[in-house]
Amino acid sequence: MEGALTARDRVGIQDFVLLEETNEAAFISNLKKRYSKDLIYTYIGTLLVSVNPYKELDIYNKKQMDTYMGVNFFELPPHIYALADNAYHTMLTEFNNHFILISGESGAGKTEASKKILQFYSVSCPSTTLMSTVRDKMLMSNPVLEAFGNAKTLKNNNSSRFGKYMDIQFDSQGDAVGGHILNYLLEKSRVVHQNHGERNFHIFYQLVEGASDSLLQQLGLERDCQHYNYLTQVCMVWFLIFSKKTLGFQSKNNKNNYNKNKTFFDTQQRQKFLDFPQQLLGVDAHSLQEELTFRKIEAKQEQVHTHLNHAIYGRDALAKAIYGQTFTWLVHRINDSTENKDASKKTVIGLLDIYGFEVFYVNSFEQFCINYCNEKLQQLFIQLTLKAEQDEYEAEGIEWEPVQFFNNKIICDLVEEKHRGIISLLDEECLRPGDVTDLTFLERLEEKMGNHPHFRGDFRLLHYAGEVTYCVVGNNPILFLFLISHLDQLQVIMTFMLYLQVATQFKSSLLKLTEMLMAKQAWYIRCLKSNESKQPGQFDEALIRHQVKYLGLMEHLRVRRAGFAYRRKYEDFLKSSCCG
Ligand SMILES: Nc1ncnc2c1ncn2[C@@H]1O[C@H](COP(=O)(O)OP(=O)(O)OP(=O)(O)O)[C@@H](O)[C@H]1O
Repeated sequence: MEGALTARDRVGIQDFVLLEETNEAAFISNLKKRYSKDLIYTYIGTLLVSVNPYKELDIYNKKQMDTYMGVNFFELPPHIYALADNAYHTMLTEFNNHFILISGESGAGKTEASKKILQFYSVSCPSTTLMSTVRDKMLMSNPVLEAFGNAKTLKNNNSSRFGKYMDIQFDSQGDAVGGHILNYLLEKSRVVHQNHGERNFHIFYQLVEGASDSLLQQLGLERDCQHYNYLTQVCMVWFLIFSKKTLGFQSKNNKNNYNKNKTFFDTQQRQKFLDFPQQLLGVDAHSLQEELTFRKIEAKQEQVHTHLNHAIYGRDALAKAIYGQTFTWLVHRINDSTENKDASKKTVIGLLDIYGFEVFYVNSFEQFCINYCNEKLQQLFIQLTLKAEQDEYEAEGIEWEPVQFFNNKIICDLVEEKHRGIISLLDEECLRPGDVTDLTFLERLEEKMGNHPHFRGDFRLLHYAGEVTYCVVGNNPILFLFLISHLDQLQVIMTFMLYLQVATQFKSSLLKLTEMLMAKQAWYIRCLKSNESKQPGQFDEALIRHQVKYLGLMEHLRVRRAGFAYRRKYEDFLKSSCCG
């Protein structure tokens, strides 16, 4: 197959394992050399390194797909299709489950990579009419999910603001027969607030720009984003656009459904805005108005005007809740239409495309969860590659010079350890009687974590990928001062309970995810961001070096070079040798 290589393909070294020198400078120089010729893929053994080209490359066409189908991994120049094809064929021969872990920071190219893989399977797997329908649905679900779950951030014009794990189900013939999506932690706060230079979820702008006049009229919307606070931070109505069926808001007087969600309308706009809930959510306008602008003092059976800030807070809470439910509903609908209910045994290839590590000027509770998730995935990578392989050599008494690596378990523990980690501390603080504020939480953090090498004062964490300061005082979620100063006691407790639930639920859903992944055979794509300004042809060496470092690529290379080139699980080897 050497003959299939063009002169261009020969630029640099295609597999870092074959580099003569294994220092960082040689590694980066090889990446740069290849990147300058639009060769964005390079291997470290079977791990694929991908550098974002920020331009369309003619390497994803049908001809390329055909070239890579059924060909041995190392026979052709590195490509994402080679990895996808190998995972698929290994699954078929070993009849086991696989997953492809796509990681990298925000804007590095993870979502694009997962789309390329899906497209490859949609062309390369055998198909019948029924299968094609399932496949079409899976492919078509992507733009819909992106519309509702992606947004422009400073780092990426199309950033995934939720985590997605998609299982593609195959039958024993290798036909793609179904799919299932698990979604994680949608960044709901974006619905009501965006950092400077960022936008709300795409769907809002798409609707205003693209909906027919009659649909806009039906929804009571105008074709101008400037009219909407949640898109421009001036006025609001957005959250009312979804149908009551979607949202699960039902009867007129079912106060429980929206009891704790209050909204504020100024006098002139009030009636206009209150018509929308009536029309779209099926809630009575008057009751909603009461709920939004009055509160009852239970002891005295009095009604008093809600403070403006309470009402705004309630309005935003309602908007976030509605959007969150809509998104969950959407994922369920997609799953209903793509899931294969036939009970015969299937194997799966899972694609994990989860938000990348991020640092913003203001980092909220959601960034905390996102970065914690990235820590967990890095830990999984370390466990499955650097640690497991070295442990195995040691256990089997194979001569081996240990490769040192930074094990981020210490950071995962800092966040999640039972009774001692930050999440436990948050839980405790939420449940503690007495005055609980941002400051008490910060004090507790400093008291308990002050000496930890990855904790700095003021809720600054030294993550594996960099230092992040989380906002505890201001208008973001873990905000105890904000809550105390603006909400009554009951709401404070309710909101604490909410964060308590979110953090703890997120922790357990990540635990489930990692357990699920550990039970599958892993393939890795490490995406690197080539520059901060999203420009084609720019290779920012310092930025790349930083990513190479924190992703542990040099350590992975050292283990790959020193370790056995071909490694297989004993059981799989036995199965294929005896029964093959
Ligand atoms: N293989 C590629 N070919 C061409 N352009 C690409 C490729 N990969 C990424 N890009 C460009 O980079 C942008 C960001 O990529 P992508 O959305 O996949 O990043 P991400 O890692 O998923 O980020 P986030 O974590 O914020 O969701 C894309 O919108 C696209 O313009």
